[in-house]
Amino acid sequence: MTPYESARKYFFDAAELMDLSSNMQKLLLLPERELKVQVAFERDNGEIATLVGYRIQHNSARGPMKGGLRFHHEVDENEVRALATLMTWKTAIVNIPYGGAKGGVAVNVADLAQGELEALTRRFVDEIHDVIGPDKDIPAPDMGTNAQVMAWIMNQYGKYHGFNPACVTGKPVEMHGADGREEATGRGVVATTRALLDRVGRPVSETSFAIQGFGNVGSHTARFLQKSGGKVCGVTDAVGGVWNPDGLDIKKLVEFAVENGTVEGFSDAEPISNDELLISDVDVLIPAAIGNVLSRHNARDVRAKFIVEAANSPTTPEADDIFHEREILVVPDVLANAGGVTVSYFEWVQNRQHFKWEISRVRNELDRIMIESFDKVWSLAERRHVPLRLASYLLGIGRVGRATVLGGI
Ligand SMILES: NC(=O)C1=CN([C@@H]2O[C@H](COP(=O)(O)OP(=O)(O)OC[C@H]3O[C@@H](n4cnc5c(N)ncnc54)[C@H](O)[C@@H]3O)[C@@H](O)[C@H]2O)C=CC1
Ligand SMILES: O=C(O)CCC(=O)C(=O)O
Repeated sequence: MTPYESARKYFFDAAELMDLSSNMQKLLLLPERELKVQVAFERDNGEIATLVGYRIQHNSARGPMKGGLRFHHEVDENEVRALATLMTWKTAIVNIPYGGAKGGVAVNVADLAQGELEALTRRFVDEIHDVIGPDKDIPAPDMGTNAQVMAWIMNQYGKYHGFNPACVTGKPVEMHGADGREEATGRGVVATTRALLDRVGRPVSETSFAIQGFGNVGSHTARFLQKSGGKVCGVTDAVGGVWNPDGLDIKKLVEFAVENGTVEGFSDAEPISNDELLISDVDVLIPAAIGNVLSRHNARDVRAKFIVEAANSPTTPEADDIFHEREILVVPDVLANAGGVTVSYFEWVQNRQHFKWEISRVRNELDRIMIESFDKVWSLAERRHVPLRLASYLLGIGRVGRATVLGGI
């Protein structure tokens, strides 16, 4: 199944339960706009690189569209469309006043020098600046992009439309960014993980974790888990992985990864592959890297009792069914990783009000929204006797549907 087929499948499961008319289903599912652009820039060796970029705006019924920008070699139209759709449900589930969008460029960032990355980013903004903006569509970081890339976006957008930091979020704190945005997705993952463990009566201090991906989301998730008393036994990234059944020292692992560009080779640990990590003997598995890593090929071998989806679309629908049958609880991406977009919202609010929040306010509001959203989804799942993913979709699609009916077309 392609990423968009999976996204459609999850949507249709909920739409059927909601008795949504076929006209409404079509209205809610079809993206409002899909932009595919050429991104050409000069490389340091004088050659011209010609890449393909996308910005897909799925739905604006609840507000300006919002979603990250992914620089990764596997980016294509299908994947960006799927991720844009997820953003619409995600912003609705945490009830922030946005719709959903996503963007991407098919590129291997590791192949680019810093100046080339800047040239590519600016050229991409040249191609999409007319369709983005603080009241239209607000990009943010995703895989392969970071605060520096967001700073270039803000600067390049300003050349066309004047200074307006609210046109993009996830910026450096010295450049109108919000304190706490960088850690936000990981912090939100841990808030939902704790809420889940509370519900099932399991102390975090007696729980073991494995995390796939040690970039922005994976590393902050690991850090907050360890701070909460959890034992992070395994971590992998695109290069390799490390395993210690007694728990890895996350502070040292972060330092090692920053220095070496990977967790592989960290001392005080055994090597572990990505395939092994996904079926390792832990209580909670947290995929925090790419999509479709949990599929019918490995779902029956997964030993964790809980899966918290920090990554977008890590689980195929076939694997999701297997987890349901095996009574493995899955906290879905649209809920678990919504902390990033939530603090992006706080950044946008601060930019618009020209008023900076203290980090404590950002963290408190984030934790409150994540826990309230989790509780709402949990109660709905209990009431309707459905898994957490379906309950999340019922909540998100319901809110987008009501806004569509109230606002009209
Ligand atoms: N950055 C954010 O605020 C948000 C990110 N997400 C999702 O979280 C996931 C990770 O995003 P970031 O941490 O921002 O990206 P990142 O670029 O900072 O880090 C990605 C990590 O995944 C690893 N990775 C890449 N390919 C891999 C592979 N084939 N196997 C194993 N590991 C691999 C990389 O080595 C790196 O450690 C993505 O699915 C993204 O869509 C979701 C919500 C917000
Ligand atoms: O912070 C944002 O606006 C979007 C983050 C994102 O792309 C995601 O939640 O998948």
